[in-house]
Amino acid sequence: MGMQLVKSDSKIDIEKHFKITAGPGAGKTKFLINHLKNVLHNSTRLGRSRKIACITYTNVGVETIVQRLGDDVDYVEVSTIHSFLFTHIVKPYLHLISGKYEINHLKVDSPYEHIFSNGYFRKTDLSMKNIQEQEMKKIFWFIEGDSCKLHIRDRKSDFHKSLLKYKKMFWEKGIIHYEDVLAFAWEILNSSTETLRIIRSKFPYFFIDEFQDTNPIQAKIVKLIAEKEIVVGVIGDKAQSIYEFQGADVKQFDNFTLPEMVLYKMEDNHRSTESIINLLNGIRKDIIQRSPDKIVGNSPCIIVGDPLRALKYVQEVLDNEEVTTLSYSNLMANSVRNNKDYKDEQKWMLIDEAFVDSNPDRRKVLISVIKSIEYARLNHYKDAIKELSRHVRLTDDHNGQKTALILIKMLLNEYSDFSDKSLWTIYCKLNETGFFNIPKIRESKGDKAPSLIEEYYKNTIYSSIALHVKITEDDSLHRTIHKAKGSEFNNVMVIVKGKDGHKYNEERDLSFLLKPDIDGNEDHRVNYVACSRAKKNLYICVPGISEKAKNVLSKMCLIHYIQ
Ligand SMILES: Nc1ncnc2c1ncn2[C@@H]1O[C@H](COP(=O)(O)OP(=O)(O)OP(=O)(O)O)[C@@H](O)[C@H]1O
Repeated sequence: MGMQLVKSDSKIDIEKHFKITAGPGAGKTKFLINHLKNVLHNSTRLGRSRKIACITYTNVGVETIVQRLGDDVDYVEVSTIHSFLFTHIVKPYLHLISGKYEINHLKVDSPYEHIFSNGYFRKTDLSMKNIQEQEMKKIFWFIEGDSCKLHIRDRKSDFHKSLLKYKKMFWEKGIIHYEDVLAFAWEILNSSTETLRIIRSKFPYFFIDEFQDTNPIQAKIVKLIAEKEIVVGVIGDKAQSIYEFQGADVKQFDNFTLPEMVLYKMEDNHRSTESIINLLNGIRKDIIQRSPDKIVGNSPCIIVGDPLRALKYVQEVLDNEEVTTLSYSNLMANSVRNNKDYKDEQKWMLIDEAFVDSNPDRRKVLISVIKSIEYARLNHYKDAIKELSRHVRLTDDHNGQKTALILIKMLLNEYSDFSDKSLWTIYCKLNETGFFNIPKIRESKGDKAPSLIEEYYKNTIYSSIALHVKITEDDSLHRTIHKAKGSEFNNVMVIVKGKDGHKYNEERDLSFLLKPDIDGNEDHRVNYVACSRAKKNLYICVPGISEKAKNVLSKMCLIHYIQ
């Protein structure tokens, strides 16, 4: 059956599986809210303990849907996939598989991000098998037959047994990682029909937004649950599939099917002006969007020059209206937010990797303090307090949280005293507070050469290390494209630079405009997502431009040089 055209306020059959394909700004989220309300008001299968499961990709997405549902939220379980699977399957039923995986299930409280452990790695034979430490970031699960196996992305050989040994050392301590949640949920559902029955009876409807970024295991879980009794609806846009590195597969959205599933398509773009939609239509060919509201606006503009100066220029042109910058890399986003330059050759690393100190106790404290300060600067106080309270001496009745808050406020007040100075300044400051147990660095005296660690602390500038703090729920004005998913802004400047550690290369880095390949190139999709966030004004900042590119691009945008 072909695709039926729908709009964001259309009503569809609530008892049939469906898949909706639509481009950016089509009103997918709006449709989802309307559809949830439609099901809530017309279904006879819901009740206090029988809710709709509504899964979206990020916590920001969850908040948006919760807010827009208003009082109806009581009958909808809105959550991210990890949170849903953890709460309803993994946490209550982990004991069913804890023997097989040697998980200390009583100690498991919530899933964590995988932080590489050198100690555990060394206890395995992985290094003997020529696995590099950096590759451990690329561990993923895949389903083989009825069970899940661990794998390393881009490696063909089977390392499952060794990887399992590495992982078990975490599980024994009750630490399970986000990627484990999907695999464990699959194993539980697959081995326990009773659990499947309970999930089906608790959630007769299962809707998933941003389905293009679904992990293959998640898609298998959905298919398994959908075998009977429940109705599944998925919504997505394959051109916005930008999580390949987390296991999402762009083909998966196209290939996902269920018996008698109805296919719908939305062709409008309610978000952007006609000139921005024209640029977007030039990048993708599978859906040609139109502006039903015929919103007129300025032409998109390529700005050639340095990002910080380009931002200043755009702010002036727009009479100091708010301008959001979107960057591919965390490093660029952090640099713009902190008004700092950075060189293309610099590579993104998490602070846990970038901070060099052979003393693990001192290292832990310093990393937490820097993370905490940077979170607090963006008003993420909960995360900041959680990070710092682990290390302060327990002088209050609130697990150190009260003391942590006082210290955070003090450090924020004094930020300008240490942010452009060496790590030595903040190290001394922390020692002076008397709230931390930081192993001392012996300072060299007279002609004696300083130790390597003293040199590191005295020669490394705080702000250069702080750029490596990853802001998990970044809702700031200057963020990465991945963190802008699902959002929209009046004025957007997309910063195009050389990708992670490489110099800018026009043929590669601007090919999303010059020679777009939306199906085959994830970088093109990432930049497409960035451009499609703009409502009124779109700027694309590049370090330079060739005559050839200028000729191609001047048909769709203005070109402006920053002096
Ligand atoms: N029928 C409509 N009439 C007017 N405005 C609409 C309509 N539908 C959606 N919008 C508006 O268009 C914008 C985009 O809608 P929405 O966020 O639902 O799109 P989306 O398809 O989820 O986008 P994306 O995939 O790009 O994140 C929002 O500002 C929304 O309020």
